[in-house]
Formats: sequence, structure tokens, C-alpha cells
Amino acid sequence: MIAKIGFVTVSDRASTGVYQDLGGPAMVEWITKALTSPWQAVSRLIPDDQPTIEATLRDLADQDGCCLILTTGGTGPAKRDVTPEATEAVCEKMMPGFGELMRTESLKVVPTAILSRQTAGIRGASLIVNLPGKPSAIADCLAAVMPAIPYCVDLIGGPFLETDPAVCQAFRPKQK
Ligand SMILES: Nc1ncnc2c1ncn2[C@@H]1O[C@H](COP(=O)(O)OP(=O)(O)OP(=O)(O)O)[C@@H](O)[C@H]1O
Ligand SMILES: Nc1nc2c(c(=O)[nH]1)N[C@H]1C(S)=C(S)[C@@H](COP(=O)(O)O)O[C@H]1N2
Repeated sequence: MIAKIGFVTVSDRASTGVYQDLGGPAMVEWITKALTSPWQAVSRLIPDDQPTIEATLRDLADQDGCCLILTTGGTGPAKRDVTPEATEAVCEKMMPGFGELMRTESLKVVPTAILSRQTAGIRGASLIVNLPGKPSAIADCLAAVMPAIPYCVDLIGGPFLETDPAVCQAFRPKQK
């Protein structure tokens, strides 16, 4: 079965056409470079509205069967930033190490990295990972956490994801 990956841009302004969504395409581009095994994208562009974010994440996990769902945007302290709350609401298990590592790596690039509350969690057989809204943050964060994602997907019963070692050295403690 082909791996499905969900890409969710959470942005009031991009979703209403105030600016073009650069975050969604940046996530797809990074994953295209990193993965060598077959996969298929399922993309969504939605406003910073918690019920909409939750419904979108549930849909991508339960109906589309995405093994990995990446979100961008809505992780900061502003009133309408609720992506981490929506993620936590739909996940059975939180994976705090992802947020810790992404903030640590982003701090090397920008001092305001501590303003992102980005997190990750597991819903069924889906790993959901939040990325900040700044399109440049996507590569910073994915480079940090992607090495651990294929093994995490193995552990939750997902497809065997293979990476291009020139882009991302996936680490599996024991071979499946
Ligand atoms: N999806 C996107 N595409 C292009 N640029 C983006 C996107 N999301 C954020 N940005 C850029 O990053 C900056 C900081 O992100 P901000 O936290 O304001 O985004 P946001 O919360 O997604 O925005 P919005 O107000 O639309 O919900 C924005 O001013 C914008 O320049
Ligand atoms: N790598 C990286 N991380 C980053 C940033 C960035 O430019 N690069 N921006 C920070 C800023 S300014 C904010 S407010 C938070 C939250 O952004 P979001 O609300 O768009 O998700 O992410 C932070 N993390």
C-alpha cells in the first residue's frame, strides 16, 4: 500500500487569499527530496480555527489513512494560534521530544524560536508533527526530526519509509 502523507497549512491569511500559501508547497518539496519510497500527498489549506483543524487532522488520519501529517502555522502565542491545542485534542499520545528538538535547532537560526509551541503526537497509525508558519522554518525543523520519523512510523504500524541519505539519514535501532 502506498504511503500517504498529509500536508496542512493553517493560516487565516493564506486560506483567504491575502497571500499565497508557500508553506504547503515547501513541506511537499522537502518530503519529495527526502523520501525515496513511494508516497502520495494529501494537502489542505485551512484557517486558524480549532474545530476545523481538529476535523482536518481526524479526516487525514482516519479517512485518508495518512501515516504522517505535517502542519504549518498557528503554533505561536497569538490569540488565534491553536494548532498545538487541536493536535493535542485529537492525539492519544503526545511526543514532546519533537517540539523540544525543533525549538533547539530553530534557536540556532532565530531567537524567537522559543515562541513556537509546536508539538507532535500519535492518532491511531498517524504521526502528526507541527511546524511553524514561516516557510523557512519548514526545512530547519524537518531536517532536525526527519531522521527519527521512519522508525516512529514503523512503531505505530505504518508503511516502511525510505530516505535519501544525502538529504536525511533515517535511523532505525533495529531493522524490521
Ligand atoms: N502559509 C504561508 N505561506 C506564506 N507565508 C507564510 C505562511 N504562513 C506564514 N507565513 C509568513 O510568516 C509570517 C509569520 O507567520 P504568522 O505567525 O503570522 O503566520 P500565520 O499565523 O500562519 O498567519 P495568519 O495570520 O494568516 O494565520 C507571516 O507574516 C507570513 O509572512
Ligand atoms: N526555524 C524557525 N522557527 C521559528 C521561526 C522561524 O522563523 N524559523 N519563527 C518563530 C516565530 S517568530 C514564531 S511567532 C513562532 C510561531 O509561528 P507560527 O504561529 O507561524 O506557527 O515560530 C517560531 N519558530
